[in-house]
Amino acid sequence: MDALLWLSFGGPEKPEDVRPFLENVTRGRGVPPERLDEVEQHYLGFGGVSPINELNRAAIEAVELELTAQGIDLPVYFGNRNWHPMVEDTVERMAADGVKSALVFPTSAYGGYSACRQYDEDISRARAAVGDGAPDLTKLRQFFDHPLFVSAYADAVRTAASGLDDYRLVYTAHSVPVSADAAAGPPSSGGHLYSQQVAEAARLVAMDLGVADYDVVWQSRSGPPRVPWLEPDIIDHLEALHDKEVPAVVLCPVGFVSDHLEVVWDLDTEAAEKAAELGMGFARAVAPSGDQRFAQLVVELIREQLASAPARKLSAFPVAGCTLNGAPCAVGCCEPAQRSRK
Ligand SMILES: CC1=C(CCC(=O)O)c2cc3nc(cc4[nH]c(cc5[nH]c(cc1n2)c(C)c5CCC(=O)O)c(CCC(=O)O)c4C)C(CCC(=O)O)=C3C
Ligand SMILES: [Fe+2]
Repeated sequence: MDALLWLSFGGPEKPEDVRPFLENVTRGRGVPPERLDEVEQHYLGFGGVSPINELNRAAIEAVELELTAQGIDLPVYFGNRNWHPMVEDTVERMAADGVKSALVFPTSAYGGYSACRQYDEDISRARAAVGDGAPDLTKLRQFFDHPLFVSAYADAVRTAASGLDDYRLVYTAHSVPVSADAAAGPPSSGGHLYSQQVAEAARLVAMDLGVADYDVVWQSRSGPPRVPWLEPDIIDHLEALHDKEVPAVVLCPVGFVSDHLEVVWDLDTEAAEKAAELGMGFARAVAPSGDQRFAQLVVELIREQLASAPARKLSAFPVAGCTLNGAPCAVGCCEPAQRSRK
């Protein structure tokens, strides 16, 4: 292996980037323009800057230090699906630098179309764009059940909850169309891999915390209103908890690895405002991308792959997501949702 490619979602870094970024994200996906207008305002409310690129750069720096500390000589490249540095340009640069084969770390812990297979598509597209001489790219496995991911989130919940004595623990992950979740996983498995893995990560973090009761809900719903997405939404859920006289919530965005814009908007802004309006206490666990354990996790996944070592994991879910050159895990695995044409 000659390198590591850090493959992420990407986000705008100035106001003029926002609209073209959103067009990239939603091209061909049937997201209504009204939804885009709304999301554009979320980004512009933060000066048109998503925190995601900066968070990725910081996490990459930590991984570079960890690689050096562990005596592994692997340059790290950074490329995104939706914004600069675009993965096509990065893979081009890797080829020009003489990289013949590289590992790929996708900044998503889960299976499913948006969380796994779409990163495979990014890898295929980037290799095709480069053509002859494109490096072989091996994607690292899903890590939602890795002990370092779980313990980083558990400590983040402890820290967030430290000022509250009676609270409900509520996990969130990005909603997806119900049809996409139904198609998540190998066709023989019965689907729902994404929502099942989110539920499992939530259970593992709760076990670490010694918390018996908690909820798993969804955030950042997109798409046309008539298409069903995973529910309940976090905002509706806060109302339901308020009706049950829950005094405070601690939100844990277990579906994500970093505090990017969907976290700072949907949770720290919208959900926090809703909680204030309901008179509920509110805290949010920090996502793990800045935790030293996250850098260690990435290097562990690299070592595991290089040594063909057994996966260190806390769940009984089969290891998945590790494929070559953008191949899906299995034929028909994690197919995208059917898009409405109009
Ligand atoms: C499962 C999942 C993850 C977790 C896995 C992973 O982390 O990869 C994730 C992450 C993210 N999603 C993000 C942003 C957006 N997602 C959108 C739209 C969508 N997401 C979807 C799913 C997911 N998304 C889906 C099914 C759509 C509908 C369009 C389609 O069918 O593909 C839209 C369009 C506008 C809208 O919200 O309607 C935006 C702007 C950002 C970056 C935030 C920043 O800039 O900091 C991140 C990390
Ligand atoms: Fe998204």
